[in-house]
Amino acid sequence: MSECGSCSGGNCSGGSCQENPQDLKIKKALGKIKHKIVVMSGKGGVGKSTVATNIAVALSMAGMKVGLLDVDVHGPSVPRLLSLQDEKPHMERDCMEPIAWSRNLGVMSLGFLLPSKEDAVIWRGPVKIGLIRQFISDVTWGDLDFLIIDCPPGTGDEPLSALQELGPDAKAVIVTTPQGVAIDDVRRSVTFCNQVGNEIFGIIENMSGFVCSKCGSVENVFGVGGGEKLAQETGVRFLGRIPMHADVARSGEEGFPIMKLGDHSPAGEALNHIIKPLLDLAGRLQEQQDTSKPVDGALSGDNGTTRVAVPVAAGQLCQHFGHCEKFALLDVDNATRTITKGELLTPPPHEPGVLPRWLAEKGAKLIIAGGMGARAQSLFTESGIKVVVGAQGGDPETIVNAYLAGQLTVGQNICDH
Ligand SMILES: Nc1ncnc2c1ncn2[C@@H]1O[C@H](COP(=O)(O)OP(=O)(O)OP(=O)(O)O)[C@@H](O)[C@H]1O
Repeated sequence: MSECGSCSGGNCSGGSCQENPQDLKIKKALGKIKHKIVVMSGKGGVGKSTVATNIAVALSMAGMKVGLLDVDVHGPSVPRLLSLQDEKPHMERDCMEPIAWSRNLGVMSLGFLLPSKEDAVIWRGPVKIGLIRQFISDVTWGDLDFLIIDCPPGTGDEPLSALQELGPDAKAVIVTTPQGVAIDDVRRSVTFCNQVGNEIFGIIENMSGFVCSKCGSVENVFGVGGGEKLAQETGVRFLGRIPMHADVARSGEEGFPIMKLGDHSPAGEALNHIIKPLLDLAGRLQEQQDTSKPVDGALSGDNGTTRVAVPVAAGQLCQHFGHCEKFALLDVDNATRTITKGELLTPPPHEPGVLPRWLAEKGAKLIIAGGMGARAQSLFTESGIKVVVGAQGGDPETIVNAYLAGQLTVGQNICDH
């Protein structure tokens, strides 16, 4: 029996408690990760890996630093979903680097470590738990906003040990399909999380209505609304539904993320909606929409100058940035905080993603807008352009001067798509 009453699983000698070195490494690694999200499902094949992977990509595209950990030991599918199946992580003596899918997204999966795709893993619980611990302690995740963990289906060793290792602040996202058999299994996942003591961040209903890729009509193959009903019944947030669509299946087969299908594709729109509460959790959107105090007036341009963009219609701030006639581009001297130059440019026709790219090419580092959707904000952030939304009106110079004086107060972001 342990000599030290406060020690659980550590090594005790002479009454002094020495924590297991791996526990210490895990604690240190987790200390650098702000939000841990375990994606699970009661049932297999409901699209959990698809959802986990695409949430991770969407968050990373929104400017978040994200790690994606695939702990589905028996069927690691994340490498394939992101076309990373031929990658091998760089290893040092006792650490391993995640595979970089992008600057903001690092990925780790047992799939990277198996000698061949045909290799089957026949491991019992303790070995699987050891692997999950190692994936936390030995992978050099660094500072992350989110670690997204894709678990195998059910309520077995992997989700249990993932939640236990990540600690009580790890949150679960449960994926289901709408039909009754899946819902019954998901109910078990809800009970499981409640028993383990981890918060359920939300439920996602996947394959919710089949969207015909030719005519766009929707057929409710598995019914619709089962996930939302369960969320209501169990008092859990309903994060949204992703339709069943041939493009989603194709994205999985061909190894590209759903966001590549575009903001206005049914699945892209669904995903944007789903990540909003996660972005809120990270404080990003809240910070941008805090109406209680003036925005900070920070300047981020290099070489002593920051180029600020303001959408304009009839010489005044245009509330709907996607429909503005012109963009005012004002150069600000970082040291004197004064406007040194200004020009009015006509933007290219509004298509998803075009304006952030165009403004980045024009050298903008900050956009001050009235209303702007979450996805557009994400694209600006990803292009290295800081976003301030909720500006109230006035001509561009007055708005920028108010910002520079730390006196720009913002109201509601009226655009919510
Ligand atoms: N909304 C969707 N529309 C069309 N196909 C989808 C959708 N979501 C997932 N799929 C497809 O369903 C299949 C199963 O998805 P996925 O591997 O993500 O499920 P899973 O729940 O992680 O499976 P497992 O139980 O094996 O871990 C894949 O072929 C995927 O491309």
